[in-house]
Amino acid sequence: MSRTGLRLSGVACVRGGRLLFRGIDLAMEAGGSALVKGPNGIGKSSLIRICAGLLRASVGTVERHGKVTLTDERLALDMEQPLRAALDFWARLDGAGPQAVDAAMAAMALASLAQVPVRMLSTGQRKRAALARVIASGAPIWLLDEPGNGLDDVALSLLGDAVAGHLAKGGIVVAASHQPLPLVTPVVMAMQDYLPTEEAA
Ligand SMILES: Nc1ncnc2c1ncn2[C@@H]1O[C@H](COP(=O)(O)OP(=O)(O)OP(=O)(O)O)[C@@H](O)[C@H]1O
Repeated sequence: MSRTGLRLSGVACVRGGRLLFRGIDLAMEAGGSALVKGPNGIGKSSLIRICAGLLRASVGTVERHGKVTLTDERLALDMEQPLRAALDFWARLDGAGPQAVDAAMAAMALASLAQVPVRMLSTGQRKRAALARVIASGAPIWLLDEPGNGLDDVALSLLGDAVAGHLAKGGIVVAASHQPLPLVTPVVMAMQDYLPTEEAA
């Protein structure tokens, strides 16, 4: 992960003809984490998608060094497959081996659910499964959109441990959340600070 990096310079985002935010600078290197905060609809998910390369910045530049993995409200796991098989599918695409899936399932306390079809998992179990997919991917840059949604306190603590472990190995984490998350000393970006001038408080 020696060259891992994520750098946003002067990023602005227009959606539906409306300027959501502007002037975002973010320079993350190995071991760096950022928490993007703000109320519903302010543009957190849009920023995460810009970081992922799924949405173009209207102004500014985005540089990524290292593979990116993203989790958001979409589960991205085959509902008909048992959990283990669904995670193995993604791990193969990501070039990760079965040991990475073992470790990710253990990290999210999912081992006992390995043979349960994804469609039968509870809301929190699905969220843990989505996070296990991220962990198993081996990608150095984790983009987590509302990773705490649906998680109980124990699962939130597992998320915090997984993020801390990833950062300790030289990964990068950018998480967007409307709720506090147990992330290790993140850079905190309040989206209210990047509103267009006429909307700023
Ligand atoms: N495809 C789209 N076309 C036009 N406008 C969009 C599109 N997607 C999102 N928006 C608008 O962009 C704004 C920001 O949406 P975004 O999902 O980034 O906010 P958010 O801060 O993540 O919200 P939440 O906390 O509710 O998830 C919203 O006003 C939303 O309606």
